[in-house]
Amino acid sequence: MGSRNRTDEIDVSQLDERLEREVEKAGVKNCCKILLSDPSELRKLGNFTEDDIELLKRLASSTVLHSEFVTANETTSVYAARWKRISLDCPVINTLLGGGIPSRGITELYGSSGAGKTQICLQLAITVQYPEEHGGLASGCVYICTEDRFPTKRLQQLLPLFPRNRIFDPKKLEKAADRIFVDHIPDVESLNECLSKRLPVLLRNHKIGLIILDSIAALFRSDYTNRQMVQRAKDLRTVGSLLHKLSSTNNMAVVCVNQVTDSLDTNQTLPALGLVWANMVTTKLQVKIANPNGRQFLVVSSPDVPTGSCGYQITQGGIEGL
Ligand SMILES: Nc1ncnc2c1ncn2[C@@H]1O[C@H](COP(=O)(O)OP(=O)(O)OP(=O)(O)O)[C@@H](O)[C@H]1O
Repeated sequence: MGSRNRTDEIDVSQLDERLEREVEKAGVKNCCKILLSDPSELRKLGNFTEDDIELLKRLASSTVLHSEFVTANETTSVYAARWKRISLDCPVINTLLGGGIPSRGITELYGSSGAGKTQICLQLAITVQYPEEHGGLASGCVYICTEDRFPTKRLQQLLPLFPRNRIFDPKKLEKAADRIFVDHIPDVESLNECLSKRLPVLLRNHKIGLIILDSIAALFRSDYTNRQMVQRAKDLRTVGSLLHKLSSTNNMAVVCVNQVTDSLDTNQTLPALGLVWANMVTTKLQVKIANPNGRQFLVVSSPDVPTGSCGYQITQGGIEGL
């Protein structure tokens, strides 16, 4: 590969005078911004026609790619700024996760009862509020409970203990509980309504970096009979698509807690809800009680982090990798 002469901005002199003026006025010269924005977003910024947008995208892509080879790492670096991670304020688990929970797609957290799924979610509901330089998104969290009531007492117990090691002024987390928006959802229909109607309104008024659904299995395991499996598959796909859309349009993380099911054929412990749901998940994490004294946190699959595991314990102060 020869030397690179890449620029982050399009060369506006290649556009006609009118479009050049519009681009200058709208301030959209950054290639990443042009490529990652959808046409409706660009139209909001300036007086662009469909042809203008097509032209701008072509110019941006040829500026970024030139005619040279581009490595996979370089391509993903375009997205790196957009796909962030939420730290768990635990160096061991953060290392395993490549920095934390990705703000991209659906992260499934599955494990048996008592393994610590809710404890991890509570911790994330706090750490997402950390400033970006300390691994958070400086944003609030939406916590959707489907089974048990929201564990307010446990949250109040954890809050004064964060940030760990006082890595920044704890005063910044003084109102953390107010930035956790809790909803209790009894059935699939209410979940759809929450995701498609209520949440978008909330997102317009509050900066939200994380949606937690605790748990997806509770709704889909109980609401359907064996004869309604086709409908269940359709409903799962609808919920999965809504969550993906929320994640990508708002650049936020989605964590879905799932229960487990034991496969008699393979003697394996698998996440509940079968293949339809499994195909909608981006990152799979498992927590398990390995023996009476030991718990294990596993990255089962991820698009950008190797599989791996570590031990962890649950203390008064939350989850800690070992
Ligand atoms: N204050 C605390 N100090 C130490 N450990 C605690 C504390 N609170 C909870 N735990 C541990 O967390 C475990 C429960 O974790 P959690 O509620 O997250 O499980 P879960 O995986 O969500 O289970 P379920 O699927 O039944 O909801 C308890 O078994 C207990 O060991």
